[in-house]
Amino acid sequence: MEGDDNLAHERNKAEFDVNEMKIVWAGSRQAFEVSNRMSRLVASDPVFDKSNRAVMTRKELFKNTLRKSAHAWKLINELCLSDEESTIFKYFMDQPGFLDLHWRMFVPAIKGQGTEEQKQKWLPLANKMQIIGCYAQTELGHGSNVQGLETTATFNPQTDQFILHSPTQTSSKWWPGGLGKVSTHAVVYARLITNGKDHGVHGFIVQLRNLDDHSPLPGITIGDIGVKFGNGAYNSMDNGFLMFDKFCIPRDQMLMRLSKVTREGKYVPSDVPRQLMYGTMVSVRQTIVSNASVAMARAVCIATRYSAVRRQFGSQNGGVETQVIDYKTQQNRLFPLLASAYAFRFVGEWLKWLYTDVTQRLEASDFATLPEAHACTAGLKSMTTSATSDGIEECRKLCGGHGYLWCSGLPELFAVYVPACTYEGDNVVLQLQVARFLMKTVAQLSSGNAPAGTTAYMGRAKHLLQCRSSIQKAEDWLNPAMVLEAFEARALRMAVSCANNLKKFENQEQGFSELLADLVEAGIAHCQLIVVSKFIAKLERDIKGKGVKNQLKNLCYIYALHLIHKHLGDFLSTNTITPEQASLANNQLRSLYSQLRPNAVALVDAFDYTDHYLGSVLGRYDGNVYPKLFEEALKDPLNDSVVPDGYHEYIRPFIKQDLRSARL
Ligand SMILES: CCCCCCCC/C=C\CCCC(=O)SCCNC(=O)CCNC(=O)[C@H](O)C(C)(C)COP(=O)(O)OP(=O)(O)OC[C@H]1O[C@@H](n2cnc3c(N)ncnc32)[C@H](O)[C@@H]1OP(=O)(O)O
Ligand SMILES: Cc1cc2nc3c(=O)[nH]c(=O)nc-3n(C[C@H](O)[C@H](O)[C@H](O)COP(=O)(O)OP(=O)(O)OC[C@H]3O[C@@H](n4cnc5c(N)ncnc54)[C@H](O)[C@@H]3O)c2cc1C
Repeated sequence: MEGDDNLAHERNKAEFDVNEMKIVWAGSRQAFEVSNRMSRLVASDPVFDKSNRAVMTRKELFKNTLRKSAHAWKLINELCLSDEESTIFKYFMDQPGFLDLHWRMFVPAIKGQGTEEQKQKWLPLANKMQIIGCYAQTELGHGSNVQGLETTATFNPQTDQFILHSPTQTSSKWWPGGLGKVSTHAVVYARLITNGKDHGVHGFIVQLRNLDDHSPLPGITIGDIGVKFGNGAYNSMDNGFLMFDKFCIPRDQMLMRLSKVTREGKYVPSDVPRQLMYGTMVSVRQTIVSNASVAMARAVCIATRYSAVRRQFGSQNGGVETQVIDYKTQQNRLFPLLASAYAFRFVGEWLKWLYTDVTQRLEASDFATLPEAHACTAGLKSMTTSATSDGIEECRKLCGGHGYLWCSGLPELFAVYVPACTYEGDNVVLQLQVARFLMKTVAQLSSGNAPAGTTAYMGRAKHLLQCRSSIQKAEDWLNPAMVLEAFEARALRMAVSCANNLKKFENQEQGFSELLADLVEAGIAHCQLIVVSKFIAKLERDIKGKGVKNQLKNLCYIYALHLIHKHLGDFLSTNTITPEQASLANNQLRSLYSQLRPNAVALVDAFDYTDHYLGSVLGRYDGNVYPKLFEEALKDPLNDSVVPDGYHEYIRPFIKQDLRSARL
């Protein structure tokens, strides 16, 4: 069977309405229409071609990214795209570049931390891209520890200015995207000093480059930090370094929505939580969770289609071989990733709601849900990006040798994606924030304050600490209440175990340091519970389309049961389930794989990705893999000539020597 016949056959087997599933995946019919239109707009424009990124030099890649960004901006204006449309349009461009940081961090930082006057002055310029900005927080010596930043901003009452200075090499800003070569401005985080007193880290709007000739302003040293992991990949981004040598900015360029410095140099501290200064990070962490589902879906789409096209073994007398997707081992590795893509999509939708809700509350000076919003965005960012990075690499292996080819799309996807485990907060550091939140919640359980939101289950501690799972047969693992109870009991017991161990230390901070590894595990268990519970909640909604809900149910339970299988140690050691119940979960998982199998290709078609966005010969919609692999190989610059450059200098001398010795 040819590749295209394989996939056509697979599509015919689907037991659900793919078009309705596309709408569920997109979130609404309107969101689907926008996404579908934007992805095709990008795919049909030759400027957004991605085919030769691997063989470009860094300079070519960078210039090509500038060209794409300028073209995108022109189209966005000419076509009058809305904010939603242009965000999705840029996403499908699939080209990391300065636009990401300008729109996702620089503009939001001013919106969130600027006063009304500051917003009126800077946002029109930024919105028209008359200035281009980045987010300059991380330093050579300090990234995770924001309170440890060293750059200083000292107020000079004589001139009504702040003097920005990098006192040490480790205080150089290092990593900000868009800083190295493009940005004219930055939101810079520095220690505020007035009257000799250090008030901690605050944000400042700083012009970096001359708007006429783009040269750095006097007192500023700036450049790119060098080549990063992988061919192409994130190397289109100019992550930069920046040093200040007593560089002066006017007082009104300190972002003063929260705390202020008066003309006289008096510091007026914020009357709201100082953590609001971290708001831009919270907003980006929230979007990173939805992006995780997109990256996971992209890798899974490639691996699923290819697994249906690829055949190995199983033929007798020269007959047709087995599609590798039919091997239970392939299903056991692939289907949980497919389920994860859907699970992250739905938890991403919920997190967007939570973020919108907390933003509205903050505007009304209600700060009660801020710790929960921080814990959820930090924890889910950490958990979903770690799972997605691992998932992309697993998809590469699922595609065998061809997965290692650049044209499979998977190596570059991995190289672009994997820094998500580090940027916007290292995943371990962020998970420890969740653990702190959980320890506080456990400590307050005896006070009579009922925990709310995602920790509401802890309010049922008495039951959850004692209950025994009532699972008796494999089908019970499809009972939402029983599955939820297992995840709640495991998460609570892990958190309580950490809290009990902490009590054994006189010094709580020292105890926390000793127990870091267990605390991270407790944080992950809590986050996995959130994802499972939001997937189950999704199933309770009105879901249209023939067979759609049934597929989502299968995916939901595959997601939950594969986690039980993967983290069996947690579930057994906390006595949440017995080994027999674990074995029943495994039986149910195998049965779910069989039910999912005929729908697998249609479930990845529901992502509605264009071949342009996938960027993969193995994941092509038509399944025409082998001829296209040849085409790609023949395009390689090494195949421009039959005899390679260097033959006469470095190959022929060996062969001539062999001939001489053969004659002797
Ligand atoms: C095509 C793909 C598109 C992808 C989209 C992305 C595009 C851009 C891509 C890349 C951009 C990358 C940009 C960056 O990386 S910017 C730099 C990011 N840096 C970080 O994330 C640093 C991480 N560190 C921190 O956030 C903090 O230092 C900390 C680890 C959270 C600790 O904070 P702090 O030192 O203040 O300390 P405490 O631990 O003492 O906490 C004090 C209390 O504050 C609470 N807290 C902390 N943070 C927050 C927050 N954000 N909101 C609310 N509350 C917060 C904390 O829980 C403590 O509370 P408590 O009640 O316990 O006192
Ligand atoms: C591609 C990319 C783009 C970026 N873009 C930007 C940007 O636009 N703007 C910007 O300001 N920054 C940016 N960054 C920087 C990024 O935010 C930091 O790298 C990130 O916050 C991690 O900090 P770090 O590098 O200091 O890691 P470190 O904190 O040095 O981490 C090193 C190791 O130490 C461990 N560790 C650290 N602290 C603890 C702890 N308390 N407990 C246990 N373990 C710990 C970590 O888990 C990790 O294993 C970018 C980074 C990358 C890779």
